[in-house]
Amino acid sequence: MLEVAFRHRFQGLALDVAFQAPGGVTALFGPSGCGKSTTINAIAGLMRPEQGRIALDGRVLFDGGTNLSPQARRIGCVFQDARLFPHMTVAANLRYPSRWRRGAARDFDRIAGMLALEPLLQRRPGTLSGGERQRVAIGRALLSDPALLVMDEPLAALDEARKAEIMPWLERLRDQIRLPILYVSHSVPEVLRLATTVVLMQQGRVVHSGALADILADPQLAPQLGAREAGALIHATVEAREEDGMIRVATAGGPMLLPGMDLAPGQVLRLRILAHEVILAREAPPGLSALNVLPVVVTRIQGGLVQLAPGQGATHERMLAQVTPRSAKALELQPGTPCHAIVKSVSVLQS
Ligand SMILES: Nc1ncnc2c1ncn2[C@@H]1O[C@H](COP(=O)(O)OP(=O)(O)OP(=O)(O)O)[C@@H](O)[C@H]1O
Repeated sequence: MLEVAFRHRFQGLALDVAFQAPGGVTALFGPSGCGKSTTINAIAGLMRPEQGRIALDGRVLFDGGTNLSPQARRIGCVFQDARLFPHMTVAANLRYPSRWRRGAARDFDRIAGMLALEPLLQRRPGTLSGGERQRVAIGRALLSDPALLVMDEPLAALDEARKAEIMPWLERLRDQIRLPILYVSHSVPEVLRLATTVVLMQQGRVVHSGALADILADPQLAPQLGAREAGALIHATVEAREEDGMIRVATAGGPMLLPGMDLAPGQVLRLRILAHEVILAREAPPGLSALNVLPVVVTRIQGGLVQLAPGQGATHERMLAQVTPRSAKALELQPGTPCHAIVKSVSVLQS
């Protein structure tokens, strides 16, 4: 667990940042200039805040009396530009952190293997593609034997093809290494794909932090991730393949059908259902081409977004539907109203 609380004043911006990051990937998200990089730098020991306390797994990194050096903090950093040493081979870059962390060298083969770096070991950074350079930077950060990995816009300098190439490696870090990751990004698709926790920042302050799924299904907070992104992230378990090839999954709202994919029974999925892909009806609609109609109960209504609990409401999962004020009035929607959510499309994220 990373605990962060600090204040710092720059000309033009007073930062007052406080949040906690549990395990998994915590995304720091907010508009340009809100203080994300400054926060990362304070955590990594690259700048000294005027006051505060920063602790990692109960170990104080910074407070009134302590200010550990960046090396002593056990934080691996990956920045937008890979910041590799150009005169050293990839292998020498990767071995660099073992100069100050003796335990690091023994993981060399495992991490080089995991990031598929073996074919690059004798090359110099100048001869690598942007994506390869970032993979080396990730490997080097991991070989410093970190207790936390901090990534500041690690994909921002890459084109779409290179981003797509790196993304599965980041998912692997999250799922296999189980190292907590603090991830700064402007990109909503990256946050949706990687984050488990989101810290929303604005003008030097944390306006909210919590589970990604809760933020996406919160009518007040979801628009901060972008109006088109509001919607649910609900869990589903694969049950069976139907005769026509469709996949039947179980959700808190009952069974749903997904287009045929290579999925095994028992596999847990995250389903993304965007608010503008959901239509509400008070009665179960007959003769409809949509495959997925779920019973739901209205839990909140705010700013054209209706929050819904799937099923009879006895679940903590939430969905959102985009509804015009006129429709909300015509349907007489209010908290507790049972209705039916007609889901026009669903996308499947990895579990
Ligand atoms: N060393 C510094 N001296 C003075 N002002 C600074 C310094 N570092 C950052 N700032 C100011 O603090 C504010 C926050 O900067 P920061 O780089 O942390 O924002 P950010 O959220 O990471 O932005 P971006 O997404 O554009 O990278 C900015 O207004 C910046 O000008």
